[in-house]
Amino acid sequence: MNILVTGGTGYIGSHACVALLAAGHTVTVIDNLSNSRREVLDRVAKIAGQRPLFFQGDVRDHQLLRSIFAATPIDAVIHFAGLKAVGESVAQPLRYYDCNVGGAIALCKAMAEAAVKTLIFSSSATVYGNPASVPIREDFPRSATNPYGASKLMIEDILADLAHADTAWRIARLRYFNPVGAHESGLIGEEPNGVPNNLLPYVAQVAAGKRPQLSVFGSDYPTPDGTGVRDYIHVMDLVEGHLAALDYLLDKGGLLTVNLGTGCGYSVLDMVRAFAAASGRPVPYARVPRRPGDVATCYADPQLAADLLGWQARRGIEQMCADAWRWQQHATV
Ligand SMILES: NC(=O)c1ccc[n+]([C@@H]2O[C@H](COP(=O)([O-])OP(=O)(O)OC[C@H]3O[C@@H](n4cnc5c(N)ncnc54)[C@H](O)[C@@H]3O)[C@@H](O)[C@H]2O)c1
Ligand SMILES: O=c1ccn([C@@H]2O[C@H](COP(=O)(O)OP(=O)(O)O[C@H]3O[C@H](CO)[C@H](O)[C@H](O)[C@H]3O)[C@@H](O)[C@H]2O)c(=O)[nH]1
Repeated sequence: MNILVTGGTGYIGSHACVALLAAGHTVTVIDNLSNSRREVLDRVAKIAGQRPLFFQGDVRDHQLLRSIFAATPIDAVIHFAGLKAVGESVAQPLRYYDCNVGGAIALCKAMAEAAVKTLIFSSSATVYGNPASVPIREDFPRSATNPYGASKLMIEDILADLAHADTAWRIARLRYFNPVGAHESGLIGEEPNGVPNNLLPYVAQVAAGKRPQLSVFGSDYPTPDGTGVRDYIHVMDLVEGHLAALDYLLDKGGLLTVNLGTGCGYSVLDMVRAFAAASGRPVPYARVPRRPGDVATCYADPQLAADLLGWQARRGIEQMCADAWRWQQHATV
């Protein structure tokens, strides 16, 4: 199949390109390079032995989308493109709604026009807000505490309306927990701009000596060691979940909503220890107050994905940290 990957030079998108190419698909990428670099395509090509067709541009550019659908027979779209920094979304709500919600609407309109109606969308565990209990199932109530989360909720609703209005649409809403790690080659990985917001990239930079120490946000949560607990999932497991979702959509159609997580929760200090072991480097840290907006514990019930897709995460935190460390060493080049 020929798959259009929006945001395909980004962190998760680049790994998806590798997995799609390895599975024998043809890949077309659109990315405006607002949070990634063109060289990622060279690295994807080096790993996969094939280069995706690349269009630099914005998913809100209707003319560009129309020309891509006209130039290439696209069978399905995986929509990763979007903005994802929670704090920035609070400061710049219009930019977030425009890019995320506006981008999804523009993409769906162009897809409808081209009669391409198979779509996989990157949603997030953030749609569960502060969950009443864990593990989190797909039927738990949804809420948003910031514009980024609200944009994901809105897009989920738009896609559900679309699927109900026209049963020719085949749509997957995949709710990611905490994607970490990198391709085992160390050639592609997460490249945060400036100070990393997320735990693992920060820890990796501390281990590499680029930052003096990690700030552990909160030690008084009701968790085994007092620090926040999350469901870290290896990015290659995550993208393999997309391939399974694509197979499901082609077979069953309809609207699919599933968690992509491991079902295991690890604390900040668990991850610090695992990273120190994987890298052989110390990861000094200081305990500081809680980060506003953080929840104590968030991990998935991944059973539905196992039942419907026959998919489950296979890689543990040792491999997540080892692969993130390999990438961190390459990333300095
Ligand atoms: N990484 C996470 O922790 C996480 C968790 C849950 C959900 N998600 C979602 O997964 C998707 C991919 O995340 P990621 O971590 O790979 O982020 P990323 O920033 O690395 O990748 C997103 C890519 O989209 C591109 N882009 C942004 N806006 C665009 C636009 N309007 N038109 C074209 N290209 C555009 C960026 O240049 C970037 O290459 C996002 O939708 C994100 O919200 C990520
Ligand atoms: O420097 C840091 C960074 C993070 N943390 C802690 O590490 C844990 C994980 O934090 P991340 O920022 O890596 O991830 P979050 O779970 O807060 O958020 C991520 O996952 C969410 C879904 O669960 C959303 O998708 C969100 O956009 C995405 O950033 C939290 O307990 C946080 O307090 C620290 O202690 N120090």
